[in-house]
Amino acid sequence: MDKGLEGPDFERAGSNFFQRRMLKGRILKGRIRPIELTKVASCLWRYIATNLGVAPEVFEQQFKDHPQGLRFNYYPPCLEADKVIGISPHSDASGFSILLQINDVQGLQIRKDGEWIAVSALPNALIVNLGDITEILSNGIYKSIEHRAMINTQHPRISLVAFHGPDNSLMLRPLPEVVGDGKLNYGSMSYQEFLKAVFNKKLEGKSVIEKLKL
Ligand SMILES: O=C(O)CCC(=O)C(=O)O
Ligand SMILES: [Fe+2]
Repeated sequence: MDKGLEGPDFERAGSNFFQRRMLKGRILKGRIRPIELTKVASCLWRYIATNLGVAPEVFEQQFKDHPQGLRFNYYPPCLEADKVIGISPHSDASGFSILLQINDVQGLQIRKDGEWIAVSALPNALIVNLGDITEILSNGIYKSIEHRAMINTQHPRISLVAFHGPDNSLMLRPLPEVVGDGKLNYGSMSYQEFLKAVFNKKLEGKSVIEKLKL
């Protein structure tokens, strides 16, 4: 990683480092590349904006330059899989996260109406988890999804998650274009403060975003 960089530049350099590694990596060769993910993200932002009845570029502007954080998760198999959990319930502190189950072993579950539902993804499908930032910007019209990952008894599971976040300097608050004359449902907080709150806690459902609700 480059030395002497700070703040956004440091993180961008870090993300490029991983991107270069990924492009060289055997696992992803010919399947998916981060630059292509940026195009997917751009398209999704436009759909979200259109769906909310605001100008197509309104959301995308908050995520200009498309900062991405990448995480590989490796879950070893466990014969007593019902006694362990791969990753505890949480929502992502991103705009949205694009997830690929690299070896097509299922394990992701989402929480809907208090029930855990297993996600049964098609082979090679990209799974999109909406994150807390979209919930706040959309004034709660879109909700971030609480999710967790379970362990398989026989097979290791590998997932790759690309977290699409906003620019580091963003002040999180519902977008005026979305709120209009309606009620504001969330307070404001800098994205940096929000991340600090997330990383200072153990994974615990949607506890951080709940505190911002008015
Ligand atoms: O591995 C999975 O399916 C979920 C991973 C996840 O939620 C995360 O890395 O934030
Ligand atoms: Fe997650």
